[in-house]
Amino acid sequence: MTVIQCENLEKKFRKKKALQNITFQIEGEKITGLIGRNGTGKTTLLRILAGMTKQTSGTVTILDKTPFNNLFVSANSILINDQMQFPGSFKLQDILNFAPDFYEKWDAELATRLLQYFRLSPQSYHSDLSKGMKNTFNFIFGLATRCTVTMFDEPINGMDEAVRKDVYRALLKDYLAYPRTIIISSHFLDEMEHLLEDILLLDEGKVALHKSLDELREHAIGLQGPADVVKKWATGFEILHEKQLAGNQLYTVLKAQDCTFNEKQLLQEGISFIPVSAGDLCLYLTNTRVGGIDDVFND
Ligand SMILES: Nc1ncnc2c1ncn2[C@@H]1O[C@H](COP(=O)(O)OP(=O)(O)OP(=O)(O)O)[C@@H](O)[C@H]1O
Repeated sequence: MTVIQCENLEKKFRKKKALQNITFQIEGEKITGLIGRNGTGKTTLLRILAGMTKQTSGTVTILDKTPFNNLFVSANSILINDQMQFPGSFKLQDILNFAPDFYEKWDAELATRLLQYFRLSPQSYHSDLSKGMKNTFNFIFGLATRCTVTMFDEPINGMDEAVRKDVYRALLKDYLAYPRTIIISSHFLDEMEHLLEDILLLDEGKVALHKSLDELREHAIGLQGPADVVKKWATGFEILHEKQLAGNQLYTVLKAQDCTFNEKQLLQEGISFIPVSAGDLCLYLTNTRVGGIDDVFND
C-alpha cells in the first residue's frame, strides 16, 4: 500500500525554491532516513507531509489524503521536531494526559515507562527542560502516539551519546512490535544506519537518490593505493570523491555502475578495496567539489 506519494512537488519561499520536482513514494511500513546537507529542504518536505504548510505546486498524499488542513491526516500522522509547542502551564504529565484525546493508538504505559527510564519528572514543565531533555520528551511523545505515519525531524539534537543509543534502540524495539511508516531526518546517518531500510537523499531541494540501504551500499566503490595506479583504474568512471593521502597514496570513490574490476589484479598492483559507508556516500553525492574541504587549502 502506498502510504506517502509526492508528484512534482515544489515549494517556493518568495523567489527561493526550497523544493523542486520532488517525486517519490513510500510503500508500507518501513523506516526511511531523510538525509541531506543543511538547507536542502528536509524540514520543508516534512512540514508539507504533516500538513503544516502547503506546497506551491505538485501533489502530495498521505494515506490517500491531501495533508494540508486535513483532520484525518492530523490524527494519523505526527511530526516531531524541536519547535513543538505545548501550553506553558502544562507539566509533562498534563501533556501525556491529553495525548489520547488526539491519538487513538496512544500508549500511556510506554510513555510513562520511557519518562521514568530517561529520568524526566512528570512534574516538570516542558519549557523548563534542557535542549536534550526536551528532544527526549518529544521523541517519547512521538513514539507513544504510534501514529501510522510518524516523522522525526532531527530528533536527536542535543542528546548525549548514551541517550542517543537508547533512543535508537527504543525506536527499533517499538517499530518491530508495532510496524508503521517512520521517516527520520538526521545528520547522523552513520549512527542510525542500522535502523533504516531506505534512504531518501535530498540535494539542493531535489531528490538525489531514493534507495534501500542495500542498494546504496552497492552504489559506490572505494579504491586506495599508489596515486598513478588508482588513477589508471579509475579512468572512465564517475569519481564521487578523491583524497590525497600520505606517501603518494590516493583514495578514490567511484560510482559502481557497471564496475567489472578484477579484484585479484588490483590487489597485485597494490590497490585495496575500501568499503564506503552510507553516510560518507551521501556526503560525497551532495558535495559540490570532489575533493571536499581540502580543495580550499590546495593551490
Ligand atoms: N519560512 C521560510 N522563509 C523563507 N525561506 C525558508 C523558510 N523556510 C525554509 N526556507 C529556506 O528553504 C530552504 C530549505 O530549508 P529547510 O529548513 O527545509 O532545510 P533543511 O534541509 O531542513 O536544513 P537543516 O538541515 O539546516 O535543518 C533553505 O534555503 C531555507 O533558507
